[in-house]
Amino acid sequence: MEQISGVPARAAALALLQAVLWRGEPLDRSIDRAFRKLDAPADRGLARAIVSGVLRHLPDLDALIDGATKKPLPDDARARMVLRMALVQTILLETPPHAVIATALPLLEGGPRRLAHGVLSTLLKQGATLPSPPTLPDMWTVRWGTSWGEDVIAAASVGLGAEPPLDLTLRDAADTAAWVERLGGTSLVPGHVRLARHGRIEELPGFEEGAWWVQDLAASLPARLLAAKAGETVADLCAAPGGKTLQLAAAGAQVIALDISENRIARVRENLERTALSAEVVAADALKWKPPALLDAVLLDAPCSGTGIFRRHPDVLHLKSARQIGELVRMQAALMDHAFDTLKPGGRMLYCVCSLERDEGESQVAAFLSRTPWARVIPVAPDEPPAGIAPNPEGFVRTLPGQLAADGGLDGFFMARIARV
Ligand SMILES: C[S@@+](CC[C@H](N)C(=O)[O-])C[C@H]1O[C@@H](n2cnc3c(N)ncnc32)[C@H](O)[C@@H]1O
Repeated sequence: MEQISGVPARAAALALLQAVLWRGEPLDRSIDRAFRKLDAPADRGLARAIVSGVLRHLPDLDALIDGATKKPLPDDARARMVLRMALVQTILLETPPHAVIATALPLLEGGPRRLAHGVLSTLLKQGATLPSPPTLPDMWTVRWGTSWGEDVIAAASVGLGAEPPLDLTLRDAADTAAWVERLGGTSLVPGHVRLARHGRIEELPGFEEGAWWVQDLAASLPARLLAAKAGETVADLCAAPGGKTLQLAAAGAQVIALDISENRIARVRENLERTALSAEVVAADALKWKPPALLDAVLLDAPCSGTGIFRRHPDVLHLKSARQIGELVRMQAALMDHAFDTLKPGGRMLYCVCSLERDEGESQVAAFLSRTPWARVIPVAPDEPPAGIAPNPEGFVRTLPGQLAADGGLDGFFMARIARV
């Protein structure tokens, strides 16, 4: 099967989709293994584009396939996956049909090739198209519709249909204008540069010298709101890959960057080295870790559903179940209690999650405040976040699909600042 040119890229895309959609593995964790036999950047790019297209358009692709088969193919049928990939290529990537068919059928060796060929030919003859923007999976339409309403659902669909812009956080906010010009971007707040289009990140000016790091604008807000000062000791308790650690270190704080994952901690070290910033890096469980002395501030970017970052990680929409979210909510509550115990009186905690689930955000903090009488919200003032992002009446910040839409949007986040009295 490896002899036909173009098949290895499709085989790699198939392997990655099977890992994500059948085995529930996050894309980031499976991609290296699935793409290990692809050397050419063009092959990797094609495989990535196919996977991204399938994950962004899954309900619509399945509706097309089901409309063209007498008996629905099982969800986990290889033929269904190969057809999804073939439709992405013909409809979204505009690959000529003969090339799509020639590279799809070898993936079904020993399987229902004739059926797949028939379904694909029928759909191509009908001039099948995909709706724009794509349809969200039902689970999120229901959950986000209940939490945020129809406008957010509509904006989330638009966000899912397009690759988001690339946001960079600058090591030195005073240089914002110079970097905007050098990189050909825009800036929504000092220390931020946004690029609508970009090539390889490593080849952008300033990467080698560590002048910036990749970080969505929403993800940069928690460290901005914690406002660490020079001389303060601050722990970043779930630190890897380190975007927030770098911000805290750039602000001049003594930072302890902690993460439970040895592998991910290596990324924090690399990022610190590249940007020539310093932090004490610790591999430990934040549920057990005790600081040598009580801290001025703690940033808890807790493990969460990741539903707020679906634009760049559309796999989250197919990986998280209500049961898993419930487990994460319990872990976040335990992490918050423990994190708060590491603070000195008068110290502050910034709790955040890249999630669109109220249970992980608003409700999580409400429960924490009701069981922690020595905690007080430090409300975020209206002029603290960038223009277009307003704190809610409780003084928390919630970013949602649709905000700053004209500028390219931002990820969904929740953040709350809480003092120990
Ligand atoms: C949302 S990510 C953090 C992103 C990071 N703050 C940044 O800005 O680059 C959550 C991190 O929590 C870590 N984590 C999960 N459970 C943990 C625990 N019990 N103790 C410490 N870290 C944990 C994960 O390894 C993961 O790196």
